[in-house]
Amino acid sequence: MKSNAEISDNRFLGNISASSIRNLLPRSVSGKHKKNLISKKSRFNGENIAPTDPNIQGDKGPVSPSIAKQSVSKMAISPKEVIRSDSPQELPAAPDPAVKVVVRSRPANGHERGDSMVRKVSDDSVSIADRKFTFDSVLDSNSTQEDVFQLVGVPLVKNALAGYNTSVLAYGQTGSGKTYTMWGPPSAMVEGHSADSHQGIVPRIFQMLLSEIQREQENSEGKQINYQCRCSFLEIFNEQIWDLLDPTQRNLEIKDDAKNGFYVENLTEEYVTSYEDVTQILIKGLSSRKVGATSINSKSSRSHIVFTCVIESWCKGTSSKCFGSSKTSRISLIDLAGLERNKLDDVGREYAKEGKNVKKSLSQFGHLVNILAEGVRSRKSEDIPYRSSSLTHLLRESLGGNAKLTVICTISPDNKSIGETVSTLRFGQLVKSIRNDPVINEITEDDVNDLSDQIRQLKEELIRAKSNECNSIGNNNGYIKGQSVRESLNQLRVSLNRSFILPRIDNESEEEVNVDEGDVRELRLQLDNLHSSCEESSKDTSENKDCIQCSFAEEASETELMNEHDVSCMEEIEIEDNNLEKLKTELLLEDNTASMNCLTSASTSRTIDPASRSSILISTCRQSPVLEDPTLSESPKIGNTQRKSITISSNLASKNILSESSKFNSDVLQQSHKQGDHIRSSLQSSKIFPTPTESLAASLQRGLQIIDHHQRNSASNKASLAFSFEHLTLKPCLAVDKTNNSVQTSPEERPSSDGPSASFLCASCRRTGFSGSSEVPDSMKAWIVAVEDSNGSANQVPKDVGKDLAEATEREKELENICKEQAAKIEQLNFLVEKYKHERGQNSIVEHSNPLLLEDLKNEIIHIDKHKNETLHSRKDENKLPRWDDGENHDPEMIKEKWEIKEVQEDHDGRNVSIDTNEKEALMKEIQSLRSKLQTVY
Ligand SMILES: Nc1ncnc2c1ncn2[C@@H]1O[C@H](COP(=O)(O)OP(=O)(O)OP(=O)(O)O)[C@@H](O)[C@H]1O
Repeated sequence: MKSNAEISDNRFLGNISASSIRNLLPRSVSGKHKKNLISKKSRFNGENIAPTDPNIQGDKGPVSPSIAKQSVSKMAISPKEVIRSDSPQELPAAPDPAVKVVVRSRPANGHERGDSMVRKVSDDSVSIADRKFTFDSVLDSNSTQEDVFQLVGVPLVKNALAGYNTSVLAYGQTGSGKTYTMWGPPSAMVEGHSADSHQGIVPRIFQMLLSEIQREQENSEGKQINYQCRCSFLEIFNEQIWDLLDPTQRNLEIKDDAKNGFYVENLTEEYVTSYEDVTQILIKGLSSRKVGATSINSKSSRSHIVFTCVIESWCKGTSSKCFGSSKTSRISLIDLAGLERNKLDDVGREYAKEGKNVKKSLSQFGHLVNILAEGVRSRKSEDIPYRSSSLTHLLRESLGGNAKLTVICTISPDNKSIGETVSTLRFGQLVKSIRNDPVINEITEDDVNDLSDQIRQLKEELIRAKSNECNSIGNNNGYIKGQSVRESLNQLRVSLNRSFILPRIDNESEEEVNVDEGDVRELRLQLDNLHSSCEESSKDTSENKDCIQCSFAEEASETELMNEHDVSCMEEIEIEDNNLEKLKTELLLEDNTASMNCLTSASTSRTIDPASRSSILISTCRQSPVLEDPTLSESPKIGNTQRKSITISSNLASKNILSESSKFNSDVLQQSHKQGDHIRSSLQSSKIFPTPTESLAASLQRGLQIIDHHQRNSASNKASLAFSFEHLTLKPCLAVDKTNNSVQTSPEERPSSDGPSASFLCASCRRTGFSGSSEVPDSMKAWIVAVEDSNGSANQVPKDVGKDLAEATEREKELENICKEQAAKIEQLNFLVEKYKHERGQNSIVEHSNPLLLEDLKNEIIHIDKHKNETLHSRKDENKLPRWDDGENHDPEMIKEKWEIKEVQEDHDGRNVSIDTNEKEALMKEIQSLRSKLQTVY
């Protein structure tokens, strides 16, 4: 009741009661009056034929003018007859146009003259003077509210229930009857339904709509139908959107997104199930509308208002568990602010501001209509100024969109307002040119199924797209890593194949090539670097069990957790590793060359700092994450000069010392052999990588060939070889006691049981049966010489060693011969002494010694010592001191005699003998002993 009081404060008059609202329920149209309708139609003979209406589509599209005329005639029925019909469904199904324009003239009030210049020429046309305007329908001043409802409201309800969006827009000069036509007086809203009521078209529409919904739900056979209606009421005042159902909500924003479509944010929506609910909303909203006094209308509307009702329906069979169908339609009822000209000064500045905004808003609205009337088909939707104002924005669906639009142009019969009347009629004609595209907003079960199929297909496409994205990118997972590894492995194959086509050196060529020491050093430096990389690679390999996988994984720089793709990739990598092992095995066939390198490296062995070594497999890959096309490498000078054979610098060859070769024990050689394998592996692996590593590997490969070639040439020429792989050894060479040189030269005391030359051979040489076999490989013959041991059996030793052994043996034999000679002479002296003693005892001679005999004895001793000292000096020059032979040919007596003779000699001749002090002392003692014997004899 409070609301009624508020309404009374506005221009709505009258009281609203619950009983009166119940009396507003619509009545059915009888079949009797249906016949009257038909007869009414037959009697229609309009003078003005409506122009071709682009919005008259019928079921399939625009209809012919005759059909349009027929449709207009069908709607030009008496409201009374319509109200009397029993059922709206029994109304003739007229092809309702998408855009419909109805002109209504209000009756003249007491201030206006009755000689209006505006005359209704026909049901759809009016004339002003001699100018005629044709519309869909024209209602003169004698028309009732029911006429308007039948003409506009009934088709609207039918269309709304059918699923169309529908709109009714009242347009006209201020005071021309827009509010009266749309809403009617407030008191009329709660009045009983009657043809003579002033109730406006909107209450009538909702009376009919809700009645039809109720009837359909009650009469549904075998179907389950549910409806849901929600209403909102807003006002556009000074270009702001106000919520008429919640006056605190103002300046609302219009939203339009894919999910919710077009809507006003935070606008109040109320669900209605009865006409009473609607009237309450209407009364509340209309009572909140801004009004003001104009020269024509004391309660002039100063804002645009829009009442919206959304109808949602679901329909399905009672026995069916399926979806059925769903419809959604929107009813938009718009009452524009009154248009007036230059009448703002009467009410002051505030009014002028409101009027200015109204004028501006209507101008923009007119501009939009003009554009739409010109033909929106040739324009892009972005070019249509829907967003020029709140009104045009809200009317986006109604003007040129998915809605059936009816524009009611209200005109005044007053001749003073003839200008506004003409303007309104022109506007009506423009609207008539607008083409809307209303569609039934229904979703059927088939549509749901189709949408479900589309959703499923889109999901599948999304999955495929994601999968393809993973294959092509990257990200960011193990599959990408596996892909990268495969690509890397393919590039590995290409790289290996390319390395095989590198220019090779013809070892069989007789042409000689000079390689200076600089080249050798450079190559050695490269080997050092490669060797360092090798060691680090080994370390990484032991940690990751698969150095190639690890390196490629890091190369990909996409170390994600491994998934099943990675597992499969790992399997592939293992296969590739097996291939690499095969390559290694193939390269091991070239170990003879490496063994020679090990042998020669003994001559120039030196200690390598293990800390300086690093990996090649891993580190190279890390440094070259992007596998580029490998570059063919060039060996130092060889590639440029095309020289084929090698001569090693003599400076390097001078380092070859046989004694140092003893540093190579078997362990070192084995280690060196392993290292050689590692180097080969590195060389193979280095082929994996692009420049510069691949270039380095290629250079090393050719370097090995150069070394092998040189070794062969050097061996054949009996030249020393200083070009070695001593830096490839992992451990320092063992120190050799120089005092054991004789051990090496003494066949009887050779340390190894593997053979005389076993200690000089690397593990590879021994493994290939070189040392233990009497058959010497051809490649080793140049290095072997037969040495005869003390037993007379021939042993095969390396050539340089055998030479020295032979010389030592020869010198040893000479010493033995000397000793034998000395023993023979001493024995001869002893014989002479014994003989002398015997003769003296027999002949009893001797007071004086025989000077001749003594002199002979001294000369003999001196001769022996001289020869002995020469031999000793010779040994000392060779720095090979022999052990003093305490052989059986030198009994103590003879030695004693020898020393005595020597002492006599020194005392006699004063000769300085270069012997050792001990030896001298022994000789002195011997001479003294001999002297004593002589004195005893004499
Ligand atoms: N068809 C009609 N029959 C009887 N009275 C009418 C009719 N049309 C309008 N009137 C009366 O004319 C006066 C002005 O009408 P109304 O307020 O509806 O004009 P309006 O176009 O809405 O004006 P504004 O734009 O200023 O709001 C009202 O008193 C109303 O009762």
